[in-house]
Parts: sequence; structure tokens; C-alpha cells
Amino acid sequence: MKLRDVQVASIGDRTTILRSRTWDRLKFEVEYSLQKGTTANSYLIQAEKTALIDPPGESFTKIYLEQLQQQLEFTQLDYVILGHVNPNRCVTLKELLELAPQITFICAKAGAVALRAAFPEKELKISVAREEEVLDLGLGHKLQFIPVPTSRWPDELYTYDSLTRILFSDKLFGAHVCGDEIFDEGWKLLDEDRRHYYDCLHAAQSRQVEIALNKFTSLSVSFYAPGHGPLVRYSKSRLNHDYRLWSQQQKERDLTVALIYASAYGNTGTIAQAIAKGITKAGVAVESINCESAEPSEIHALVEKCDGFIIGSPTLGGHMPTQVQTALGIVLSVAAKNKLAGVFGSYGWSGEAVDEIESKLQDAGYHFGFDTIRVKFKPSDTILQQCKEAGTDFAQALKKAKKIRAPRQPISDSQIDRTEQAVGRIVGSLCVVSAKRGEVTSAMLASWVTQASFNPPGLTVAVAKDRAIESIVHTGDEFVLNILKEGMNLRRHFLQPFAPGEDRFVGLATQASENGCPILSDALAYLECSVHSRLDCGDHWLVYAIVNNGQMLQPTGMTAIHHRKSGSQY
Ligand SMILES: Cc1cc2nc3c(=O)[nH]c(=O)nc-3n(C[C@H](O)[C@H](O)[C@H](O)COP(=O)(O)O)c2cc1C
Repeated sequence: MKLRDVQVASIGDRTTILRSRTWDRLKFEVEYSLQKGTTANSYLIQAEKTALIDPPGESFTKIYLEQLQQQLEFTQLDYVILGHVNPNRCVTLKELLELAPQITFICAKAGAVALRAAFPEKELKISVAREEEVLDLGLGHKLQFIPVPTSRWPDELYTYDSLTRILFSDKLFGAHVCGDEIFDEGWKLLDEDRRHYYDCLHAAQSRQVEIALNKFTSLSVSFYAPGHGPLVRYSKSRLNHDYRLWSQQQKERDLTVALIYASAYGNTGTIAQAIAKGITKAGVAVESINCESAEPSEIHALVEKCDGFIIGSPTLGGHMPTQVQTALGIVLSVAAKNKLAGVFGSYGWSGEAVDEIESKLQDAGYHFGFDTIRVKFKPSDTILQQCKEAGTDFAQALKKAKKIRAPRQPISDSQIDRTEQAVGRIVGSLCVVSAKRGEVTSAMLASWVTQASFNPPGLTVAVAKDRAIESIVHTGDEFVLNILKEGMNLRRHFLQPFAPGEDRFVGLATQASENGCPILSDALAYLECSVHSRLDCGDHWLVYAIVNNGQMLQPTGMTAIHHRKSGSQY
């Protein structure tokens, strides 16, 4: 199998897709954590004028430009339309400009600022896209532009071709999966990837996503052409509906965290995304604000209404950027002292910005929901997992505080729900699920385990959505189910609280299984499993796994069983 290539296909009148494909994980960002590769989709419209939409980032620069050269004469390229501008994409743009210096860039206003900053030495031709304007490429191809600024991409821009009725939707409706299918014929299999993509990229800006969705309701769209993954034709209305539903669900959460950050080169942004994922998976909403593009009044309003806030900043020239300084000033003057705080940031060598934010918040008397996160340059996969867990800890602390603040109801025996008592009579085998994906290892105690099929041999485990291990037991992942022996004390070990990223196997005898996940040597038996699918069950994922291999570790002994008084607890 090729590791990277560019697939080219016609998708409409004079319209070609160039899909830069990788079957490997592209980057260490949470959005790629399902490790199914991705495609960076670029589009070419060749009418009387020629327009290229969204060239990929530097991972594909060379192979992409080679393919593009086979589709056109570079001297004939009139426009390059940018759904958003980032440093990664600018690497490709730089080479493209060498080959086609005549091009005019079309992007949103914030994109124009970013482009000029990326190429200070060049006299770029830039046309700022405005909603009411139409770009006529000739032969019926009239392009309409839809600026949809969000906190993560203040320069986000969609493009609509009124002839083919394709909506080029950049970050909206994508998925990080790689394959040969250009369209979404197999969309039912994409559910988990699409949801993961939404959770990573859009859940923390769901308000803006709703505004974006409303911006093209009046357009008749034949299909959506996103920046990543399959084109959306067969599941167009379903995905639109899902995005609305997921955004609505974010709005209905009881608790909200304000995530306020800036990121010049993307590293602090990557950390922010991991923290946000950890918070949202615990059922708490995140509203993110990019200090560089937000109005002070917007920051003020969010800080006032949020239940907790987290501030992130890079260190540049020994300081935090002025926009972060302004935001910090607003936070210090507006946020009530009982709001939970958090600080994070990427730095190169000295990291003054994070220290300064932390000490100012400390001096002002705020309590912190996690230990301040300092990351040297780019976060690794292990660090991202820690950031996610820190986010989950933060969300759990907020939920706990809310419960404490709620007035206590006097409890009498008669009020204990009889149904709960009855549900509590369901028992399960006490097990430890251990999983490893790349560098990341995790484990959890599980008693909601049961055999689910004979052929293939299969079982289900219910995993609470806010468990650290949840993010590494997706479809296709592997784990070991360690079945505990009655009378052993392993249970107590796994019940203790673990800090984000802490090794959960310290002090325990373990051995590696064939699938790489730790086996507890003191377990009664173990099973090596691969995750077949996951069912969304309220606050838990029901993970169905196929057993590939298993062994008794002790010839005698009974399975430990967990008896409960109530179905409202494990
Ligand atoms: C112009 C410039 C100045 C920097 N100054 C500092 C500094 O004073 N101290 C430090 O620890 N890192 C410094 N760095 C490193 C950045 O903090 C580091 O690259 C960080 O990952 C940037 O985060 P971001 O990608 O979120 O913008 C500097 C980087 C640049 C480009």
C-alpha cells in the first residue's frame, strides 16, 4: 500500500477533485487520533477562468503539485480560493507562487491578514471575499462566497458554485478517513468518524456552527465538498441534521467552560483542542474564544456566564501576546472568585506567559481545576492524552461543585428508588480493561461486562464516556480484558484517583499480550479483544469486542463479582 498519493477525479462540470491521501495518522492532534489516515481535498474548476480551492498542507506539497501540473498549465491558474489560511498550507502556497506568480488569492478578511504576514516579502494579489459578490469564472460557473468566522478559524470561508450546486465547505462536514470512495456511499460506516471529527473540531464552537449552517439554508446544494474525507451526497440531510442536533446538545448542557486562548503557530491551539475534547466528553459544554479575533465585549459576556474558565497562551518574546493580556484583564475584573480556573500554553525555552497567567490568577484567589499545563513546542500524543484527561478532571470538578452547591434533599428509605434497587441486583464479573495505542496506555475497572456472542466469540463492556480509556477503545482498537479473581486486591488499586497521564500499572506485576496491551499477572484469566463497534448509550459507550485469544492464568479460583445496593452506582 502506498503511504501517500493524490487521487484525481471529475466530480461535476469542469470540476475536479484532487484528494491528497495518507493512510497513516497525519499529525499529533486529537482530531487524527482514530488513526484512519485522512484526505486533504482540493478542488479545481476550469472554466474560462481557472480557480483552485484549498491546496493541501506541507505533508503533500510535492506530490500534490506534481499531480496538479498534469491537470493545468500553471500560467493558466487565475485564482486560489482559501477556506482558511494556516502556516502549514502556506508552505504549499509558497511553492505554488513560484510556479504561478500571477495568481490572485481569494480569502476572508482575516485570511488576507494571515497571508500577508506569511509572505511579508511578496506583493500578493489578494481579493477579500464578500458575501454579496459573485466571481464569474465563465461558462456558467458563478462562485458565491460565504464567510463563516469561528473561534478556531476566524477566516473560515465556504464557496458555492451555482452551476454545479456544489458547496465547498472546508472544515464543515469532514471526516478523517482514507479510502478509494470519493463519495459517501458507505456513510453508515462513517458515523463514528464524523462524530469524532465534530467533537474535536466543532463542539467547542457549536454556536458558530449553528450560525454557519443557517447561512446556506436557502441554497440548493447537490453535495457538500469538505476539506477532509468523502464528499457528502447520500447523507447530506442526515449529516446536516446531526450537526444541528450535536450543536443543540452542547447548548443544553448545564455547565459551560470558557476556553480563551491565542496561538501564533498552532501549538497552543492543539493543546486547547485536546482539553476541550476532554471536557465535552464528560458532558460539559465548552465555548472557545480566540483572543486574536474576539471583541472584548464577547470575552466579557462569556466569562460572566461560564462556570469555569481556562486560559491558554504561547510565550513570544518573553511575554503573552497583548490580546491574551487584554483577555486576562477582563477575566480578572469579571470572573467571580468561585469560578474554577485553568492555565495552559506552549513555549520554546522560558515560558513566561503561562507562569504570569498562573500567578495572577493565583494571587486573585482562584482555584485551579488541573495543574498548569506547560508544553515545550509541539505536544506529543502522550501529552495530548494528558491534556484530555486534565480537561475531563476539570469538568468533573465542576460537576462535583455543582452537586455540592445544590440544596440537599432529606433522604428517607422510602425515597430510595425501588427501580434503582432492582437494577442494582444485576451483577457482573469484576475485570480490568487495559488498552494501549501507540505510546498511550490506560486501564479501568469494569464490572458491566458480559458475553455477547458465541460466533465469533464476543463480549460487551460499558465504558463511561468520561473515562480516560474511552479515547483508545474505538472501533478497530485492541484491549485486554483481565478477569479478576475473588479475594485479590487489584480492585482497590484501580479505584484510586489517577493524575492525568499517570501510569496506572505502577507496582503491579504485568506482562505484554500479543496485542501489546498489559496483562495483569495476578488476574484469574485474560482475553485479548478487538473492538468491533460501539453503541452510544447515554452516559456510556457499549463496546462490542471480538475475542481473539485468551488464557487462564490460575487453574483454580472463582471470578470476582461485584454486588451492589443500587443501580445508580457501579
Ligand atoms: C518570535 C518568537 C518569539 C518567541 N519567544 C519565546 C520566548 O521568549 N520564550 C519562550 O519560551 N518561547 C518563545 N518562543 C517559542 C514559542 O513560544 C513556541 O514556538 C510555541 O510553541 C508557540 O506556541 P503557538 O504555536 O501556540 O503560537 C518564541 C517563538 C517565536 C516565533
